[in-house]
Amino acid sequence: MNNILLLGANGQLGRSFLEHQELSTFGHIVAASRDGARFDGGSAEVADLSSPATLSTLLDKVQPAIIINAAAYTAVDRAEQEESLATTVNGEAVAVIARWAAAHHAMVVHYSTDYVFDGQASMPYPVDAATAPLGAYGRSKLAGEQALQASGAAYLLLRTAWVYAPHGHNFLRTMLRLGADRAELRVVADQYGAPTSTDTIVNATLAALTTWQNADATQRGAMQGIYHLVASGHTSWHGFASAIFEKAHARGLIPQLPRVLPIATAEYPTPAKRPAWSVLDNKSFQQRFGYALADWQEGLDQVIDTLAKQAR
Ligand SMILES: NC(=O)C1=CN([C@@H]2O[C@H](COP(=O)(O)OP(=O)(O)OC[C@H]3O[C@@H](n4cnc5c(N)ncnc54)[C@H](OP(=O)(O)O)[C@@H]3O)[C@@H](O)[C@H]2O)C=CC1
Ligand SMILES: Cc1cn([C@H]2C[C@H](O)[C@@H](COP(=O)(O)OP(=O)(O)O[C@H]3O[C@@H](C)C(=O)[C@@H](O)[C@H]3O)O2)c(=O)[nH]c1=O
Repeated sequence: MNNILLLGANGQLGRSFLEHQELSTFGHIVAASRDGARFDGGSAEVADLSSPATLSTLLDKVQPAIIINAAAYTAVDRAEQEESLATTVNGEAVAVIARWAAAHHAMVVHYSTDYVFDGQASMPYPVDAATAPLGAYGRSKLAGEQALQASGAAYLLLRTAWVYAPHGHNFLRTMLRLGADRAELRVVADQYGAPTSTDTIVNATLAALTTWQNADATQRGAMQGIYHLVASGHTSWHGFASAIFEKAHARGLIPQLPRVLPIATAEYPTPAKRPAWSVLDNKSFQQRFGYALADWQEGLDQVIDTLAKQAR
């Protein structure tokens, strides 16, 4: 049976992969994390992407046929002060992983971000739109994209955006935490994107992997490349926050609705600049893999449902 190496097992996406049993139908899952611990108390292989040179030893040991890289430096604001570390984790480590994959005929599933774009567009970004990151995180993720593409490895490079889950560090959990303490929140209403749940990403990735597994070498050659794996539709951070509170209130997760004031980006200064228009065109993913990406509100309903069940 093939080994699947899952890097970043404790992140919000990595954890969702492990919680979905289906990944194991593709092979034996070997989970890896920065410190060898697992979110559920189990143990994992150690994979510290801040030391890229150490990764080959792990790769040689595991001999994965598929590498799913869900690990990344994702602290957007902190990256402005730690660009070198972000670039090591999101760029150089990806280069090492991808070169190993190329040499050993493994395929790589790698995730990137809407923050590789400058947000100046007004239509959803197609996969081949020019990249121009505004900040250090986006630059580091772009370095990873370029390293993977240059490596000669077989790959699916899946750009996603505004990721959230019932667990982990994300905007939905931040809103629910702040909303519990405050009667009023101010949230930017002039940055647009598609909130995408980790469940959406996992299910769509598994559909893409199924298509990949059923393809021959020529078909795989045509299939590999960049795809936008985001929920359909779009909203602003303010729209997302409002929907989170409305749905959470309707499911009894919060006793009262906080007021959510729409503000301009300039009124919420942050160390990193964020793209104003982060909407990615997901058509090529849907067409290539015959997989429908539902509206962002559906993903949100499911995550709120999960949280409501957990709260019972
Ligand atoms: N979050 C978002 O909104 C978006 C994410 N993405 C991309 O999706 C992917 C998954 O992100 P997501 O799950 O949200 O991110 P998280 O921040 O939730 O998880 C990232 C994981 O990477 C691990 N990690 C960080 N640094 C290292 C390191 N030096 N060595 C090993 N592991 C490390 C973290 O480990 P630890 O648990 O020890 O901190 C964590 O488990 C990433 O590629 C990200 O860039 C794309 C668009 C939006
Ligand atoms: C907490 C908060 C944030 N905001 C704004 C700040 C920012 O413009 C926006 C989102 O803030 P966050 O810092 O939570 O999100 P951010 O870390 O920028 O999220 C990004 O993460 C990386 C990893 C990605 O790849 C992106 O796709 C995107 O999801 O909301 C408010 O307006 N009010 C608030 O109370």
